[in-house]
Amino acid sequence: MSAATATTRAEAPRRAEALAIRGVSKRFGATVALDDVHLELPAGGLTCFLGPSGCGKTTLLRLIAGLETPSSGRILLGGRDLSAVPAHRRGIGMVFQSYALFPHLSVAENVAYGLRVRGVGARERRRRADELLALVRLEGLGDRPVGRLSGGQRQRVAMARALALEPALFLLDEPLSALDAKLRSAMQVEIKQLQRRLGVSTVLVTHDQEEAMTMADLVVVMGEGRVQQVGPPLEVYHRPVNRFVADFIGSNNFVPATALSKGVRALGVTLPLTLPAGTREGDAVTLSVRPEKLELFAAPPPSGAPQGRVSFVRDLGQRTETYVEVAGVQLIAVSPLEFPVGAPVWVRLPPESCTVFAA
Ligand SMILES: Nc1ncnc2c1ncn2[C@@H]1O[C@H](COP(=O)(O)OP(=O)(O)OP(=O)(O)O)[C@@H](O)[C@H]1O
Repeated sequence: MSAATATTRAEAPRRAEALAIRGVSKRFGATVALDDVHLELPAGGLTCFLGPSGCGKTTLLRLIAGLETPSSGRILLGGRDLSAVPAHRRGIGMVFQSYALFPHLSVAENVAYGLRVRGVGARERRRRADELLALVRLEGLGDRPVGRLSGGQRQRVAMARALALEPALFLLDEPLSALDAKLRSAMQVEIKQLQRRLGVSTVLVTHDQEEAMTMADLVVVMGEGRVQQVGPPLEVYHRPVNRFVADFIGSNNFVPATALSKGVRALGVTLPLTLPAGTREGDAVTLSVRPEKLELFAAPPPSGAPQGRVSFVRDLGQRTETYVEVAGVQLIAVSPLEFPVGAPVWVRLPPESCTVFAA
């Protein structure tokens, strides 16, 4: 069998079905792991559930897979209510953090395990296993014991095994967390490309925002059991809807400010900014601005800007972070200009790059 035929067959588009989550809550005793989650995930795309530890992302994935039962709410796949459908009949393939491979089986036997359970004959199983191994770039390793694979190779075997049954939905729970940083970053791109080629609707759980930014078509930011924001990666990055998202995605400076009739007063200057709905003049608000958007000057700029002093410089090779103390607030700027510690600097907060949240 040529690699070309293998690729063509294995890459035939799988069923891509949209997932809908309607008012799903999950309680474990007194713990509310998920609180009234509503989501519509597009067919054929890669969605990342992103959030800090304990926010409920794994629980949501397990509910979708049928490994847990919701306390309330419904989950639909391709319009079909999954409530009464057991896990093994949902048409869902899942890759766990631990990969959960069968250590006594070879690579090909692991990949073809589900096909064997379904009664597919030995020759056809091997043919499919070889196709899938080609797809995940493990050609020729079918007969190797899984114990003799590297972490990255095991991860690929786990993916091939989950894809063997042509799932309508592919779920990955922190699939790269056991890999070192370099391999992890290469695998992010590889999984994304594989997902695109197959067009299989995919949900990936991660607490790593860079991973989500690299891989996702749609990011679901979760916090405290709730969906905080849903959107394409850059939208979530540039237009966070609340302080939780602004704080979790990338780094941000948060500056205490006071609402004016048309803008805010912060660090002794007035900035024309849109205020959150319901804010009244005189209310305390918080202004957020990304380090790479702060502009530093060695002399007062004509537009006027608060003056501060450099308190610390962190040179990270690719970029330099300059810590500036302004009116008792510490700001971090990533600026092309370099300043020594102790130098006076003027800091411009570009209004178009600032967001105001209720304090
Ligand atoms: N089986 C369980 N029994 C009791 N509490 C649970 C159970 N599973 C999860 N929880 C609780 O539900 C909340 C959400 O957990 P979950 O594992 O979904 O979070 P997560 O966002 O995936 O976190 P992590 O990134 O650490 O895996 C946590 O408070 C957790 O302790």
